[in-house]
Amino acid sequence: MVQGSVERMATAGAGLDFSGVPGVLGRIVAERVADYAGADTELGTARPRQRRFETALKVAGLSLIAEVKRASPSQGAIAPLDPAQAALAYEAGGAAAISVLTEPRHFDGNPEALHAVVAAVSLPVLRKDFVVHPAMLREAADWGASAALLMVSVLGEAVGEYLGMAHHLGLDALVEVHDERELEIALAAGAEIIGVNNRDLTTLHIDLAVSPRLIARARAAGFAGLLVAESGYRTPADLSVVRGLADAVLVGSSLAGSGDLAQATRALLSV
Ligand SMILES: O=P(O)(O)OC[C@@H](O)[C@@H](O)c1c[nH]c2ccccc12
Repeated sequence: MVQGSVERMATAGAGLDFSGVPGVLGRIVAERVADYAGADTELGTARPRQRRFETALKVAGLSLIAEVKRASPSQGAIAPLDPAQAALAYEAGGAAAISVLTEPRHFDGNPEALHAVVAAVSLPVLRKDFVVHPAMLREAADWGASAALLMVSVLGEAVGEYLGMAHHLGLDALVEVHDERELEIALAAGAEIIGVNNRDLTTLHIDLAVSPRLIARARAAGFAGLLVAESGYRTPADLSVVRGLADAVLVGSSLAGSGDLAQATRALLSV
């Protein structure tokens, strides 16, 4: 990507209109837009793509992205986790990568949690936030994340520009979809890693049938990248439904609230 075009993308990406995003998601997005209003869109020179997150998920079998999640809009407080300790426990339990929420108001996340996790574990780390401004990607790269979440429900067609910016910064992107229309947008944008969220973030309702359905559809459409099933998984039986279909699963609440995170991770992954 030539420098000029990625900088144009960053400028355009900072000026998107998110007022049409509905429900709980819309409220969180509006807060993040206000948080980053006027932030610097400068991405700087291209950073080498390490593909650490992608590589970690690409192993045989179903790999686990374990999430450091202290609270959520659906559950309220989950557990007062120490992010570094939690991530070390997930690593010991067999996780392939760590996701860290950095959204402060609804998920009790913060930048320090990401810093601490990156410093503590050798696994690649995903910045999990509601990315609405190029500065959030620059931060993710500066803080040592290997990947960032890009939500099609938030970014719409602009997800392609954000993908370009993430790659410019050396980050992998987990491009999240929840329905057929969003999947089409992710595929057209050239996503390499697609996450299918079982949770509708506008209503917080979970349907574990969403991931198998959209993963099968992505494969049928010829998608050769990685597919991640997200949200609502609690038991090995839950995971058996996406084994052989998904490359990875993203699990937060059930592990974070378990008390013994390493043991819960091992138990979840046992077949
Ligand atoms: O806690 P759960 O049900 O295991 O879900 C984890 C993860 O999928 C969820 O936290 C999530 C998926 N996409 C998101 C987007 C923003 C915030 C959070 C999320």
